[in-house]
Amino acid sequence: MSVTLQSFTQYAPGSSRKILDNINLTVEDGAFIALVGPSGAGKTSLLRAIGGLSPVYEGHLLIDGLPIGHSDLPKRKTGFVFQNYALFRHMSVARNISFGLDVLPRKHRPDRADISARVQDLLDLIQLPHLAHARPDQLSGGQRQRVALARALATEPKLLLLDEPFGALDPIVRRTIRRWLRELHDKLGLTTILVTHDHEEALDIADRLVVMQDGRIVQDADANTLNAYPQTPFVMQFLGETLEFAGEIQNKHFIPEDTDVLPFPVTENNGKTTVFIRPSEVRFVAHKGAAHILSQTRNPNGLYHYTVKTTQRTLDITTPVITEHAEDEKFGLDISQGKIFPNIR
Ligand SMILES: Nc1ncnc2c1ncn2[C@@H]1O[C@H](COP(=O)(O)OP(=O)(O)OP(=O)(O)O)[C@@H](O)[C@H]1O
Repeated sequence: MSVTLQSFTQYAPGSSRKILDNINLTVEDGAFIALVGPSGAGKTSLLRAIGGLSPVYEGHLLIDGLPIGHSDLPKRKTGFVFQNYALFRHMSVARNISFGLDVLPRKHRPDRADISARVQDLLDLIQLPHLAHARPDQLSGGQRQRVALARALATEPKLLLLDEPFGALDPIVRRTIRRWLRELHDKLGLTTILVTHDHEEALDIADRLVVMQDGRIVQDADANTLNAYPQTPFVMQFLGETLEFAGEIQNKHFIPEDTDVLPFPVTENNGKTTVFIRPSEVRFVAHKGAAHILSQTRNPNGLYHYTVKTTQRTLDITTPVITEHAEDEKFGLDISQGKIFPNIR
C-alpha cells in the first residue's frame, strides 16, 4: 500500500500554529521508513495523519494513488501500534490478539480454528507462546507492547504504523524484536512506518529515514546518504557525535579561529563559517601546532578516546583510529574531512 502526502499542512486545534508544515512525502508500497527527530518535531502527528486520523488539514493525502476521500477508510488495511497502546484489560492475551478478527463480519471472518492457529503463530512470533491465557495486568510493559504488535498484525494489514513500539523493551529484546519485525515486514510484503527517537534503531531497521524538525521534513534519505550528505547541521548532529570549529573563509581557504587547527582549501566564498566534523575524522598532524593529548584510553568497545588540549579549548575525540603520538608531543588538528553548510556562521 503506497502513501503520498502533498503540501500537507496541519494546524494545532484552534490555533494558527502549524504542527505539520508543507509535508511532501511518498512511501512506496513495500517500503520500511522511519520518522525520526526530536521531541515535538511532529512525528506522531505525521503518523496519525497517514493513518487517516487527522480530519482537518490542507493539502492532499493519497493512498495507492487515490485521494483519501475516494478510498474506503474503514477498509484500508492499516495496523496501528501507538505509544499508549491500550489492551482490553478484561480479555486474555489471546482474545486481545484475535479481537480484530472476532469482530469481522461473518463472511470475512476466518473460522475459529484458523483464528486460533493465527493467534498461536503470533504468540510464537512475539515470543510469548505460553501467555495466551494471561490477562494484560499480569504482563510487563514490554510484553504488553508485543501483544499490541501482535494484535495489530492479526488482521494481516498492508500498512503498519508504529509509534515507538519498542520503547519499553530492554536493549537486547529490543534488538531481537526489531530484526524480527523487519523480517516480518519483508515476508508479509508490508508497508511500514515507524516513529522512533532512536537513530540507531532507525538506521538498523529502515530503508529510509525521514528526519523531522519543527513540523517539517528536513531530509528524507537512506542511511548512507544521510551520513555522507547531511543537509543541515541538525541532521548531522542527530545521527552522531559532531565537533564544531568556527572560522572564516578567506581566498578559498578555511582559516580556523583555533590556531592549533590547520587551515585547508575550500570551494565556498569569503565569510565567517563553521566546520562540522565527526570526531573520528579529525587527524593529528605532528609538529604543526601546539595541541597535545591530555589523556588517552581504549574503551571496552575497542574505540580510542583522546582528550586533546588546544590553545583555545579541550576536545573529546573518540575514534577507531589509533594515533602514534606520545602524550608530550605537540600537533595540529586536520579537520579537512569536515562539512561546511551554506548560511551557517
Ligand atoms: N492536539 C494537539 N493540540 C495542540 N498541539 C498539539 C496537538 N497534538 C500535537 N501538538 C503539538 O504538535 C507538535 C508535534 O507533536 P508530536 O506529538 O507530533 O511530536 P513528536 O515528534 O511525535 O514528539 P514526541 O517524540 O515527543 O512524541 C508539538 O509541538 C505538540 O505540542
